[in-house]
Amino acid sequence: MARSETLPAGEQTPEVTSISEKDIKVDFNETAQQLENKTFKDYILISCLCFMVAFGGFVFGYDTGTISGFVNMTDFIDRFGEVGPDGEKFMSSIRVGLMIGLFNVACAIGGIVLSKIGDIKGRRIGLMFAMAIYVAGIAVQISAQDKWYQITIGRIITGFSVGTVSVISPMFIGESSPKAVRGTLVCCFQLCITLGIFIGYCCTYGTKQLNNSLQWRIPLALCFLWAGFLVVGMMFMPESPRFLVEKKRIEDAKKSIARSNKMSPEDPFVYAELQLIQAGIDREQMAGSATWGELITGKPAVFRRVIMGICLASLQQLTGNNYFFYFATTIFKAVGLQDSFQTSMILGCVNFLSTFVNIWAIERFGRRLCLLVGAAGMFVCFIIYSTLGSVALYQYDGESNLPAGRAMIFVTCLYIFFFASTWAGGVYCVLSESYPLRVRSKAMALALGSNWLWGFLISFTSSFIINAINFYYGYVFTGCIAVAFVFTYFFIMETKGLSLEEVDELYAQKILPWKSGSWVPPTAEEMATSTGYAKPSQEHV
Ligand SMILES: OC[C@H]1O[C@](O)(CO)[C@@H](O)[C@@H]1O
Repeated sequence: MARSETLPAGEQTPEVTSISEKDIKVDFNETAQQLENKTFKDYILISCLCFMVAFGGFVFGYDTGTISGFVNMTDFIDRFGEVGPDGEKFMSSIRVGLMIGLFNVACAIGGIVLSKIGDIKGRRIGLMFAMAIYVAGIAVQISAQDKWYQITIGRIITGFSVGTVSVISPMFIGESSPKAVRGTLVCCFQLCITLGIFIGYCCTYGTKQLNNSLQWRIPLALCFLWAGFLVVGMMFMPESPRFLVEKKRIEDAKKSIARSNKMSPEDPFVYAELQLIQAGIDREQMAGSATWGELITGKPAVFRRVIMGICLASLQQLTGNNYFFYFATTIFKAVGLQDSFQTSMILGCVNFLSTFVNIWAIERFGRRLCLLVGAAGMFVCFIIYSTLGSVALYQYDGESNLPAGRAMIFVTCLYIFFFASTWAGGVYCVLSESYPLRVRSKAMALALGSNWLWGFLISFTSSFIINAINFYYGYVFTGCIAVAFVFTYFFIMETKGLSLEEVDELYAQKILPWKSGSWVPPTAEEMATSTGYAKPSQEHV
């Protein structure tokens, strides 16, 4: 399809502003048949474009992967470190904490405030705007000579962008990808985060031998390439049909759906999709947007769900994953390993590969089982890790015990496997399925905001705590993971395969979470006697 048909902003055809009566007469059997006849080949182009959107996750992960290496690089420490009592330069905990931690705060602000640009100007423009901020932030960092706060300010600017991308990208993919491959493409976002972490580790491993500022400037310069890749992707990506319908740009929406599904804009399937989108928007508009007060008083059990979301999102950080992702290089240097950068690369690789298991397991075994197994696995790993670190590692007069160090790397890999294959994506999955439309955006913002906030607290304080109590720190996370297990068992509902209305019904019927897996939603006949929440167009709150 020609570029001119890809609906860049401004090329709208405003005369058609609603889905007309004629459009509504669609043979759904015919369109279903059409979908069945489609093969993987038909989806290659749109899948590639969605992957470019998911690449927003890559820039997030790449930051995590590189900063953990930077703070251990000789040139970086020489320029941005403090002078110790012996005249040697070192990175103080406060500098490391601020450099890493404030990035998370900026992400929260970007995610909650700046991401609104996606609703006003469209998803494509929103992502391009975020990339402009990203490039500015990288330029500030790369030009720093010896001012540690310049790096920190640059990272705050980058954080605004990463937060914005983290909200717009998954939403854009969800709205634009063909149904048959939607679930997988949405998961690509988390996959790209882990790929970014891995590539970030690889880049710092590759450049740390250089004895000058190229050590950290080359990995930073690569960010311009990542931003360019995303912007080029956005030039070819059709705008979200959901955004276009909301703006009453129906003709453009038709072209967008047609392009994603490789068919003519006049195809009945396109009309069917348009109707579904319109119905979704109508339902949301009918429900309206809840006030903050309704998050407490809303029914059924909205307050309970809001608290559940905040706790679950917080616990995801409190499992301690970012203790490893941000500090792996530092930690394994302390273990006495020849090359702690190499260890980080191994962890990054395990993290990336395990995300594929997450995508499969969450649908196969359900949300609760995944979270429970993940918590149990991480609990055991952290106990072994902390015990080895605090008891066995330095048993020979301060000389590090290599076998114990190696065993620690092994359990860390196992820990990362359990985290990445369960809690990493599982938590977002539960959150996205748990709220009625009316309270959804506010409840999600609260949950994600607490996730970023804990991300900040952990990344800011870890450096101090590691200095003070070293591997005993692991027991703090062990305790939090135990809480996460108990919390999941008693408070998380199984939402696999349920519509948002059925989830409301689940809460309205006060089903016990540990029995929710075997709960069967009411059939149409049972509706008359049920609480009524499972009725598709019911107003919920
Ligand atoms: O892959 C690990 C990364 O994924 C996240 O949990 C986001 O989903 C980050 O907090 C972490 O750095």
